[in-house]
Amino acid sequence: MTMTAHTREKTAPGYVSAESAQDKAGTLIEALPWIQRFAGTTMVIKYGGNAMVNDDLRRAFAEDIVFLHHVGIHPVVVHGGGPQINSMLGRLGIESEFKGGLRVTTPEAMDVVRMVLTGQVGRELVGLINSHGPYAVGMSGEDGGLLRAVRTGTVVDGEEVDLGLVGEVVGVDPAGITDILDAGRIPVISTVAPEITEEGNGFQTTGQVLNVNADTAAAAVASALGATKLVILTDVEGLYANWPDKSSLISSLTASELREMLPRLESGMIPKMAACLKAIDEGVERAHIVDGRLPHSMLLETFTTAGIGTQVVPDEEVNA
Ligand SMILES: Nc1ncnc2c1ncn2[C@@H]1O[C@H](COP(=O)(O)OP(=O)(O)O)[C@@H](O)[C@H]1O
Ligand SMILES: CC(=O)N[C@@H](CCC(=O)OP(=O)(O)O)C(=O)O
Repeated sequence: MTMTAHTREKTAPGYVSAESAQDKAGTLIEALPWIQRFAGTTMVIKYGGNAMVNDDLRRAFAEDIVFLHHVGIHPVVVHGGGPQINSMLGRLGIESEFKGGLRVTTPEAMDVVRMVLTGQVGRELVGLINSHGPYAVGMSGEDGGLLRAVRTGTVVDGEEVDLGLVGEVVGVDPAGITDILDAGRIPVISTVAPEITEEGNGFQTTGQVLNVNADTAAAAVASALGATKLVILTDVEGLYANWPDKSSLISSLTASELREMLPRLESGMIPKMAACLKAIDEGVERAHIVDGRLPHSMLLETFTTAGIGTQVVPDEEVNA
């Protein structure tokens, strides 16, 4: 980050009036209780492919992550890359389709998924964060046995659908992540996962890697780390009760309300909201859907009293 020396000349670029300086102080002070609340805790931030398509937004996201780190929060970034995978599959002339919000993944497509997520999208995010200092360390679900997955299909209109090399995370070994956090760095995780077969109390890897939806993987990582928050950035303002009616944005709902809504959701919102529910069910305090098209949306969500987007809260909190 470039810093310019302080200047007090009224004509100097960046000069702010006393009122404007007061506004800035107000903004900083509003953040204080939230900094106190979250310092020392882990937050898992899932950065979605559709919110990553613009350079300025990507840079703003990287700044937010470094900001969180410097106020004492331990951010863990889990990223997607659906549009980037689509684009590479298109360039290579490989067809692909989605069913129930998940990509039907052939062995040929799996090679591209792995290459794009770990070799391209992850690298770019690491580079953007590290333009501020040597913070980010990239890892994939394959590294250090981080993720374990089994093959999964999905149900569309009551019918079982085979998705090919698609996995559901059944185990997370967070040791690799905590090593990176303990070293004072920021893990950036791509969600390719080794396939396992479970035997008794143990498991064996099959040598195959599986394509895992990044929202679902982020939820599994958040619960394994005992994170305080799971924040999912996407390309809408939040969850709409009657999509696409823009007046139906939900600002807060309980896990039970979400569970009841889940069967009626469509496309990309299915894995996202299922991920939020899983995280809350497994002890994460808050799960959020936030508009990644809004610059610095992470900071707005974390450090303002009203927050933004949609939050999912445990039932007990509302009934208490
Ligand atoms: N109820 C809903 N509320 C908000 N968005 C919805 C809803 N139902 C479907 N969607 C769609 O889900 C999309 C987000 O999912 P997806 O495209 O997979 O995002 P990402 O790439 O960020 O993971 C939105 O852009 C919207 O088109
Ligand atoms: C199984 C499955 O659908 N995997 C996703 C993985 C990437 C992802 O989840 O990216 P977004 O977060 O940008 O949607 C895919 O192949 O697109």
